[in-house]
Parts: sequence; C-alpha cells; structure tokens
Amino acid sequence: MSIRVAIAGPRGKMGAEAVHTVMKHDKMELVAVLDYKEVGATLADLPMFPASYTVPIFTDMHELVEVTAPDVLVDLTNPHAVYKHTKEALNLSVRPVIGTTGFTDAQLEELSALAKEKELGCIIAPNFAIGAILMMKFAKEAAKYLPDVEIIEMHHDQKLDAPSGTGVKTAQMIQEVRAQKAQGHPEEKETLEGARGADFDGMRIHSVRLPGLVAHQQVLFGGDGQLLTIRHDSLNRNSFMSGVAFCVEEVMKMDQLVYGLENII
Ligand SMILES: NC(=O)C1=CN([C@@H]2O[C@H](COP(=O)(O)OP(=O)(O)OC[C@H]3O[C@@H](n4cnc5c(N)ncnc54)[C@H](O)[C@@H]3O)[C@@H](O)[C@H]2O)C=CC1
Ligand SMILES: O=C(O)C1=N[C@H](C(=O)O)C[C@H](O)C1
Repeated sequence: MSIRVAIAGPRGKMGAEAVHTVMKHDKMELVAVLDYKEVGATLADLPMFPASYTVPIFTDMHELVEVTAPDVLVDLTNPHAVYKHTKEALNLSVRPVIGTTGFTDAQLEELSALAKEKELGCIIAPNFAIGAILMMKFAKEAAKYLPDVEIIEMHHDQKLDAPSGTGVKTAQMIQEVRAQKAQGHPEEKETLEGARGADFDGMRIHSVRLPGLVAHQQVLFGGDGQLLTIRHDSLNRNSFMSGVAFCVEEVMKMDQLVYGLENII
C-alpha cells in the first residue's frame, strides 16, 4: 500500500523538488499540498509543474487532512510557519517529516512530548543529505581529540535563518563529547561586533550568505601544529531527496520524535 504524503511549501526550492520526488516514487502517493495563499486548485495550475500533476492545493491544514487523509506531512516552508504546521499535523494524527530549520530548543521539547503522547513518528531533520550527516558524525568523532573547533556554514543569500540548522546541529553533536571550553584568547575583544561569529558553548559558528552558494559547511579543528578540515557541499537540492524519501518511509515505523538523521541511519 502506498504512503499518502502531503507537502507544505510546494512552490519553494525544496518543496518543488520534493513534489517531483514523491510523484515519481512507487511506494508513495502525493495526495495534497499546503500553501499559505490561494495559488490554484491543483499543482497543474502552476507553471512550474506539468499538467498531469492534479494534486489539490489547500491553505488550511485541517481541511487538507479531512479531505485527503495523508499519513505523512513533509514540511519545507520557513521558520515562522513550521512549528505550527508540525503541531497541527501531530494533533491531527499525521506524521511530520520536517526539513524546515529554525526551531527553538523549547519548541523541539514540546513537539517531542506531543509526539510521545500521541505515539506518532516525527522526524525533524536539519539536513537530509547523507554526506552532511556523515560530516556531522565525523566532526563529533574528531572533537573528542581536537576540542578547538570553529564551524563555517555557507548558504545562498535567500536563506532566512542563521546559523543554519546544520550548523547548530553540528555544534550540538560536538557539545555531547567536548568539555566546555571558551576558545581563543581569554582577553580577546571584538572591535567590530560579530567578528568572532556566534558563540555556541564556547565554539564559534560563522554564517556566510552569497548568491551562487547552495549549502556548504566546513568544520575546522586546530591542534598542536596541525589542522583538520571536514567539509560537505550540497551542489543542488537533489542531494537532499533520497533523505526525504527515506524519512517518509521510516517515520511510518516510528512512535516518537527523532531530531537528526544520524539517529536513524
Ligand atoms: N533539511 C534539509 O536537508 C534542508 C532544509 N532546508 C530548509 O527548508 C526550508 C525551505 O527551504 P527553501 O525551499 O530553500 O525555501 P524557499 O523560500 O524556496 O521555499 C519556502 C516555501 O514555503 C512557502 N511557505 C511559506 N510559508 C508557508 C506556509 N505558512 N504554508 C505553506 N507554505 C509556506 C513559501 O511560499 C515558499 O514557496 C528552509 O527552512 C531551509 O532551511 C533547505 C534545504 C535542505
Ligand atoms: O536553507 C537551506 O538551503 C538549507 N537549510 C538547512 C540548514 O539550515 O541547515 C539544510 C541545508 O544546509 C540547506
């Protein structure tokens, strides 16, 4: 039996790619999409999709669920909409697969408790690309031996959140194994605010935004007379799609929230 999938944010860069991925998948059926404004009756009304994509567009999650009964909601929207969507989906017994970044710790905790209460799978994946997951895992391993680390994440200039979800997740994974440490000179002073980047538990995260970039990250480690750089580059959004499809299948087998694909691959 096919997994019934709904996608929030179908006109976005990631959402449009996910629409094609689900439409082509032999174990999934795209039953609906969620937009925030009226743009047409079905995807076929939008110039970016072929006429054969007669998938209905909704602007209200409750109506979408009532009419099309999805098993899974894939959210690829923005940091302002995603928390509400995730909560609504869980309350309507739909399993969320969330690629959108920008959650606060408090929101993650609340959603985790809600998924547990509802006994529903929910995946919040700051990065769907396997190479990025490996980069984070390798960085965590390296930080056991080289605790001086700085993260440089680089993205296209349309990105709303900084630091990136991947940058934050990398720092959180490193934090699990690294003794708290404020890096740099104890008396260092910024003569220009922000020069040393964001401070995460003494680690610095630097966010670069430029047209031409897609999604890239370097984790730099410094030791006595040596440097280690772990780098990942997503060169297009197709790099995320096998992860999206994997999560849609996995979330059907789960009964709680998982934050980060490294916990299930
Ligand atoms: N987890 C991962 O591997 C990846 C995550 N992302 C994240 O996915 C999100 C989307 O990224 P992009 O596609 O690049 O952004 P985008 O700006 O191209 O697309 C976002 C879409 O969401 C729509 N939208 C906004 N509010 C909405 C609402 N309330 N309901 C329905 N749709 C709404 C917008 O109309 C827009 O079409 C971002 O948070 C980004 O950080 C992006 C790439 C990979
Ligand atoms: O906005 C993006 O593009 C991306 N967002 C995610 C993040 O914030 O880490 C994943 C990937 O880096 C692309």
